[in-house]
Amino acid sequence: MDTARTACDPISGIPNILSIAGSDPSGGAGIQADIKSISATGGYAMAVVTALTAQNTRGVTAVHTPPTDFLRQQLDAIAEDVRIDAVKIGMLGSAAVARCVGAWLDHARPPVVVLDPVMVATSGARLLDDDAVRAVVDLARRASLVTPNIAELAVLVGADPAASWSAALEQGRVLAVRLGTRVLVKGGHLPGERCPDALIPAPQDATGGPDTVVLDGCRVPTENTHGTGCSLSSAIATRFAVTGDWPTAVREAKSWLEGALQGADLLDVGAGSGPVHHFHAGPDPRAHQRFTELAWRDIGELRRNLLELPFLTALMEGDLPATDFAYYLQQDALYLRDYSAVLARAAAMAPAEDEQLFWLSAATSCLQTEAELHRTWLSGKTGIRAGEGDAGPVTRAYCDHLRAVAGRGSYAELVAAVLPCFWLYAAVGDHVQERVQERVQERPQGRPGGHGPSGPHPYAAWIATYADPGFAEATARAKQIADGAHRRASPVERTAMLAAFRWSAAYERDFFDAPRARAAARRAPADLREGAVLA
Ligand SMILES: Nc1ncnc2c1ncn2[C@@H]1O[C@H](COP(=O)(O)OP(=O)(O)OP(=O)(O)O)[C@@H](O)[C@H]1O
Ligand SMILES: Cc1ncc(COP(=O)(O)O)c(N)n1
Repeated sequence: MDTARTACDPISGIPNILSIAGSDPSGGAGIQADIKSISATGGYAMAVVTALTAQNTRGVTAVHTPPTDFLRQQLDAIAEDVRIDAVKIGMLGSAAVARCVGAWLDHARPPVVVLDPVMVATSGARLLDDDAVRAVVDLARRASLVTPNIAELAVLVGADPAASWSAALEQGRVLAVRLGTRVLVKGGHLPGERCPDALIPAPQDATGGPDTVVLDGCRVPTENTHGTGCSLSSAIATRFAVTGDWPTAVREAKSWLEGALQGADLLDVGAGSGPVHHFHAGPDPRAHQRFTELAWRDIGELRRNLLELPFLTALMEGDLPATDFAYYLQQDALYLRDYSAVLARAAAMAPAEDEQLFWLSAATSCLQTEAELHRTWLSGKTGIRAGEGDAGPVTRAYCDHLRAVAGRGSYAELVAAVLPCFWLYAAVGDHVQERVQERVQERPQGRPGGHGPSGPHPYAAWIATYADPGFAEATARAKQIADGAHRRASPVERTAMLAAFRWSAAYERDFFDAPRARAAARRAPADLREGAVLA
């Protein structure tokens, strides 16, 4: 059997794994365990049933084996239609079934076959006829990896069960030579605090090839070990189809199984040896939540702090010092130029044309807004000319953060990083508009826009820009795109999205506070100012 690196779907990275095994209606072993294990470790699970058992966590009461020609029809139906990246074989039950599966393997030639030579259930019930052992040995010669437990290893080499780890390793070596394939020796049934497994190479590999790899593990103190062999072999098949490396596949599968054993006592299934918790690590519950809901809740306190900033209160009251306002606008203009470049990068990374167009148009309107800022606000009114002034520390840090995500992060992360500029700015706009309206109603003669005792509101025209319906629309679309990217993202990416969003939100808040921070720093004694040279 060819065991070179398999090529699972290069786009999704999700391999198609076929389990050929018996059914355990209690769900802990057999195809039910295989489907959970394959799904939990990143594969797409398919299953062909060799035998039906009447079984629970206490034992097996009956076995029904459908005709082998029907088994062959199931196998052919899959092979004729689906790319199979790896096969896992479990309970075969009879010599006829084993021969039928062997003939199909010769015909279909799947790239990887992991054989768990199931003979006896944990409960003690026989799951393989005596005369079937010969047929299973024949089948094992076609496998890429065979994963017997201590008792099965002994049957396959025709010896008594190994009583020690070194005896088990020796039997594993004998079996690898006899079958001409690699063998995983499993220490689960040996006494001791450790639970090692060992990957013994096929004899042809051993000459100048890899040595035996021992994969150590802790013994998890639980009685709920029903289906560990089924789950492990399915996970190995899946991880090999993804990684293309046997030691890596076994290491990853074993580490996942250890978690499943640690989580086993959380389940309440039956009175006997219960199943392991296949989904101890997920599925990621965030997959079912909207990113915008998660992220907005996450920055709840930050949002409250932002809306209470003295800058915004003074802007609404109309007593914001003109120098602070000018500094804010000047920093905004500098920021928008970088932000536009980052949005253009989002357009380049976008997976679909409509998103590409959205980011491109957002990038363009940033540049237009920047130009408008200079034309209408920065020239004349504030005395600051276009291109004048340096980026302050907050602008610099915010832009650095965005550029870093644009350079290193995924599309999903970048979308999360650019979102606060839309969303928090829109939230500030709504807040300012709302408060100003309230004040107009309270003091119709007052500000803004009116001519009260203290004259017209100096920032009325600026405040009016917050009511732009086009910006509200763009914000809604950016949120929708972020939710879509989050749905498609991996768990790791989802975490990165939240972190990127959180950082941008913090910079957004600091951006509105920067004029006050700068003015305070200017008022500080000369020897406390940044960059002061002290004698
Ligand atoms: N209590 C445990 N703690 C940690 N790992 C365990 C424990 N029991 C078994 N394992 C691991 O589970 C895997 C399956 O080993 P085991 O020897 O139990 O196979 P098996 O007998 O074929 O399984 P099954 O119980 O399904 O028949 C191995 O990686 C083994 O090291
Ligand atoms: C259908 C089926 N396949 C395999 C096993 C072995 O699993 P375990 O040894 O954990 O009982 C089983 N009990 N039932």
